[in-house]
Amino acid sequence: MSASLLNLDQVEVGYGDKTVLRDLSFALAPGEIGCLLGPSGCGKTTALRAIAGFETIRAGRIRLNGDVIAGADGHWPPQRRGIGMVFQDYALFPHLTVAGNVGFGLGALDKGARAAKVAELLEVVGLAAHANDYTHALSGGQQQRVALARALAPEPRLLLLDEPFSNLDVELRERLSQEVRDILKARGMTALLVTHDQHEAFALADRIGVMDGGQLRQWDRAYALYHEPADRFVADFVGEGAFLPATVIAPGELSFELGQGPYLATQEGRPGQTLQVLLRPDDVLHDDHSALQARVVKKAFRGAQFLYTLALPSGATVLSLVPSHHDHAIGELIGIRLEIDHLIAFS
Ligand SMILES: Nc1ncnc2c1ncn2[C@@H]1O[C@H](COP(=O)(O)OP(=O)(O)OP(=O)(O)O)[C@@H](O)[C@H]1O
Repeated sequence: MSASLLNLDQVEVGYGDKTVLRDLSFALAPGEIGCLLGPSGCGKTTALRAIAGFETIRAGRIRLNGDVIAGADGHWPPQRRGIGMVFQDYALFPHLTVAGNVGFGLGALDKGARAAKVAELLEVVGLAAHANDYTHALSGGQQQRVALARALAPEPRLLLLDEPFSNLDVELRERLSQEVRDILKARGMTALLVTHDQHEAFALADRIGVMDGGQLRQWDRAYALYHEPADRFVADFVGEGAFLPATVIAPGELSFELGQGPYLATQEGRPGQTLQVLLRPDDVLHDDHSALQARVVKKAFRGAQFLYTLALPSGATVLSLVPSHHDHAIGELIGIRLEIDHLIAFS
């Protein structure tokens, strides 16, 4: 495994007598895109500010490219860290053109090199035709791309993005997060995003850290967060799903209303103990030929799919994503079967 470009080791940050981040540890390899995901107030922005150098840390260590930039031995000021930032409100300069904004941090280059760099980046973000426009004349998505180009221009070692899409509508958000990912990947840029929006996190990041109350609950790939959440908070925060009561019938094996099988234990379960097994909507398939039946109690149209809420004979409900040409009425009984790699259960 390659050495990490960014490494946080048991970082603690606070304001006054309040500790806002505790024991924060994670690492990003060169070229990797990470994301801190969590509800409002969990400390995501504080983590970014500590990495950028706007907050001092109370304990732990932050390393960038092997250098200790924050720790017991000192604190590098922001300008020495070589970190680029994209802010939620873009923070563009209204009195400068698009080209002026992108070239703003390139004072060390001569005029020709600066113009070439600006032109290159405007090409990358698809705004070459707008070089001489003022930024207030641009759409939100275009302003966002100017902010990205401006942050990338000085060739930072690391790029931090603080809720960069939150001012955009949902559709644009999804398209732009994919575009931004492509741009960062093409440049081999290491980046850390913070957001409360899991779709953004999934679209952009290679690795995601779910935060709660100033602590990292899990640092993992999106698939693992969704299908192998480390605890109940992560299971609830990421994606949709239902929990069904289950009984441990042998070590590592449990039985519940829809079947039985081995489970990934997040908590040791003694035989006889009751746990809650997690079922995602894509674990529960609609199958006309299945003997197992459930009643449609709710349905939500999602274009290509329906999200059905289905009542089992016990009265417990599960969610099921079904291609939308299977249009069943509320109250109807439909066949279901489970398709699941492994069960996961919590106490
Ligand atoms: N300058 C400050 N002084 C005192 N407390 C602060 C300061 N900045 C943030 N906090 C507190 O620290 C906690 C974490 O805030 P932070 O902004 O890092 O959270 P966040 O996850 O980014 O939330 P949001 O998504 O709402 O911005 C909050 O309780 C907040 O009130």
